Amino acid sequence: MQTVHALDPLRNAVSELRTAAPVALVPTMGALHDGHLTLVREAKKRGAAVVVSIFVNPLQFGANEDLDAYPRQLARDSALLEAEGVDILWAPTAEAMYPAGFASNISVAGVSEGLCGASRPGHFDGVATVVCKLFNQVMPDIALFGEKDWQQLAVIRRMARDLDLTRPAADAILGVPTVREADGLAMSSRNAYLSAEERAAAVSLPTAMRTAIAAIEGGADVPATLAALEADIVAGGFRSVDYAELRDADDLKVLNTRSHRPMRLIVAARIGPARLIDNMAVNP
Ligand SMILES: Nc1ncnc2c1ncn2[C@@H]1O[C@H](COP(=O)(O)OP(=O)(O)OP(=O)(O)O)[C@@H](O)[C@H]1O
Ligand SMILES: CC(C)(CO)[C@@H](O)C(=O)[O-]
Ligand code: BAL
Repeated sequence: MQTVHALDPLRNAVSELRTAAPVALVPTMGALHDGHLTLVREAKKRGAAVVVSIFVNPLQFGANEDLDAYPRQLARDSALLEAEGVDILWAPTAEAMYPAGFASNISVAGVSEGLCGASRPGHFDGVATVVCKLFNQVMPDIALFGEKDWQQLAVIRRMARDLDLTRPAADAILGVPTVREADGLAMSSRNAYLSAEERAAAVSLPTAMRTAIAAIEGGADVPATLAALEADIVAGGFRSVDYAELRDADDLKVLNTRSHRPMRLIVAARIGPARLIDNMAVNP
């Protein structure tokens, strides 16, 4: 595995890779867990050479968020990626990503609004801007993202279509199902913020979501079920719920009644110092 920290060596290394295989990009912010490694394995299953980026992107953090606290473990991450057979680790410095005078911004209307777009103003502009740069830097044939960040995946797909960022194949941006701990909690780098007690309580989030999904699929009133879900999450030990919404799975339109199209239950809630997100399919 080659580790590169500046753009010219990255481009040279990727050009060499491209002669042998299609190139897959897996963007991350590091502090890697099995969710991230599953993205790498899915890329390798498709016969691609794999570029993993690790960059804790300041543009996507709000002023009062956890940019400084976010775990940085490059040596450990690098060993994990090497063991997976990753070809290039792209770990740009902040100066390489945002040179002095950087003044551009990518904003994706519609899908960025509401949900995390409402509770983290500016977040998806930061994500879209850095992911657009990563696509231009690596020019991958495919890119892989986790379904755990469902709204992020929708934002990136919209941006890639609008700005012609990937080859036209519909599957150039692959969404990979959420990898969970044995008790059902979605893996996240932010789970490391939790005390043992908070970690034990955090399982109430996916458990309460499954109860709400069974109710909605069984025909229960949607707003009443979402209100009960919020109450269950707080009763389970969470401090507060940023949102708990039923959305169309593809265009993310708000749903107040069951739809005949695939739906998604999408939630963000706070426990101890962590803000956790999760989402699950709701069948028509
Ligand atoms: N549990 C998971 N299963 C599948 N993919 C995941 C999982 N967790 C993260 N990913 C994906 O890995 C990529 C990088 O995510 P990121 O580095 O933000 O990790 P994270 O664990 O989600 O961290 P956090 O949510 O705490 O920021 C994203 O595409 C994200 O959706
Ligand atoms: C896609 C991403 C790497 C952009 O910084 C980040 O939002 C993440 O880790 O999901
Ligand atoms: N997993 C999305 C990155 C973030 O929370 O900032």
